[in-house]
Amino acid sequence: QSNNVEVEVEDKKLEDYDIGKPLGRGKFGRVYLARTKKEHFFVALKTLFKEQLRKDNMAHQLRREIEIQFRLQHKNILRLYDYFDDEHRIFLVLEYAPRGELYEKLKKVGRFDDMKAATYIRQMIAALKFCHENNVIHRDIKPENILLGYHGELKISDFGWSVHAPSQRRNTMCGTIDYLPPEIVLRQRYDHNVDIWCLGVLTYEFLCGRPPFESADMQTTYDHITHVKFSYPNYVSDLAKDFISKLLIFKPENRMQLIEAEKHDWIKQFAITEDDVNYR
Ligand SMILES: CC(C)NC(=O)[C@H]1CCC[C@H]1Nc1nc(Nc2ccc(C(=O)N(C)C3CCN(C)CC3)cc2)ncc1C(F)(F)F
Repeated sequence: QSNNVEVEVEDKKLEDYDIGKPLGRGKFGRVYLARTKKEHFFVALKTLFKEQLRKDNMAHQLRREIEIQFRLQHKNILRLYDYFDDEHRIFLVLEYAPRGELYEKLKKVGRFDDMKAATYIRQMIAALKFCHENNVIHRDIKPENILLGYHGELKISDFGWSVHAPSQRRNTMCGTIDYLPPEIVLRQRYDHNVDIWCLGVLTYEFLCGRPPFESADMQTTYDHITHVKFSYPNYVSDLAKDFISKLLIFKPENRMQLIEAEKHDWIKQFAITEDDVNYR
C-alpha cells in the first residue's frame, strides 16, 4: 500500500527572517533586505499597511498581484516566494534583485547604446511572451518596474496593474501616463497588444533617455499618444528606428508580435545572449 508521507510545509512567518537594511520605499510601503534564519537565503521583504491599502481601495489589486506573481515563474520575472500578515501589515516575500533598479542606471548614464538596450529588450520580450502565454497582460511596463539580478539580468516586477486578457481598466491611473497606449487613453477595450506598445515606448526611452511622447503638460502628451506623434534624435540607428516604428502603431492588431520582435535584425545584431557570454 502507498505509505502516505505527510509533507510538512511550514508557513513562513516574520520570526523566520532576520531583517536587514531598508532597500527603499515602494508605492505602498517599505522594502527591506531580509534573510531566512534557517537557510540564510536572502529575500526582499515588502511591507504594506492594511489601513493604507483599505484607504486607497487597493486590496483587490494587491490580491491580483499576489495571485499573478506567485504563479508566474520565469527568470526575467521577479519571484514572489511567500506572503503572510499580522494585525496591521501584509508582508510579501519577494526575490532580492542584487543589482537594484534599472531606472537608476538609465538616469546615471543618460541613455543606453544599441547593445545594452537590445540586450535588455530581448529579455523583456522573453518575459512578456511568458506572461502572454499565461494569459496575463502586465500593463505597466516602464523602467521603474524593472530590477536587475545578480548577473545584471532583467527582472520585471510590480504586477499590481496586470490583469488577465482582455480587460477594461477600472482603477484611475497613478504615476506617468507616458507609457499609455492609445486604446487605453481612449478608454477602449484592449488586449495583450498594450504590452507591445509599452515595449516600443521602453525601447525608445532606453535609447533616448526619455519616453517618446513626453511633454510639458498631460493634454499634449495625450494628443501625441493618440496621434502617435514622436520623432527620433539623430543618434538613433536605422535598425532601432525600424524596430520601434513597428511597435508604436495606433491599431493594436497591426503591431509587430513578440515572436517577430525577437527575430528582428536590431535584436539579432545587437542583443548579447547568455551563449555569447558563456565561453564554450
Ligand atoms: C519593482 C518595484 C516597483 N520596485 C521596488 O519595489 C523598489 C522599492 C524599494 C527597492 C525596490 N524593490 C526591490 N529591490 C531589490 N533590490 C535592490 C533595490 C535597490 C538597491 C539599491 O540600489 N540601493 C539600496 C541603493 C544603495 C545606494 N544608495 C545610494 C541608493 C540605493 C539594491 C537592490 N530587490 C527586490 C525588490 C522588491 F521589488 F522585491 F521589493
